[in-house]
Amino acid sequence: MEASPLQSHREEIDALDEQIVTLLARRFAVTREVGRLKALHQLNAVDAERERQQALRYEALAGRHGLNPALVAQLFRRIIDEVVLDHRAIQSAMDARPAA
Ligand SMILES: C=C(O[C@@H]1C=C(C(=O)O)C=C[C@H]1O)C(=O)O
Repeated sequence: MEASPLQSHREEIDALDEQIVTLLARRFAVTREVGRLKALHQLNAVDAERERQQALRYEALAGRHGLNPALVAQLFRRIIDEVVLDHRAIQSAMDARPAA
């Protein structure tokens, strides 16, 4: 049977999706480390100033790569919200541990 004309593109899309997920997992591994440090030093889970700087950077990156800035902003908003939840969970887990 003749291969679909879409086949090779779809294989490339699948490979790119895997890279995106791999990078996302690496990002969460780093932010989890930040979460542990924040809990240790009793810092707030949210850093609004850092997020403001990142939002400007995401907009510039979207423009540079010809992407819709609203889409890029939304994707990162969702990711950062999840990171903040993760940081709060790490903080609660540390607070619940009996003092050594
Ligand atoms: C990872 C951090 O914690 C939060 C999550 C951020 C992120 O996922 O990039 C950015 C700012 C913080 O609100 C941080 O402060 O660097």
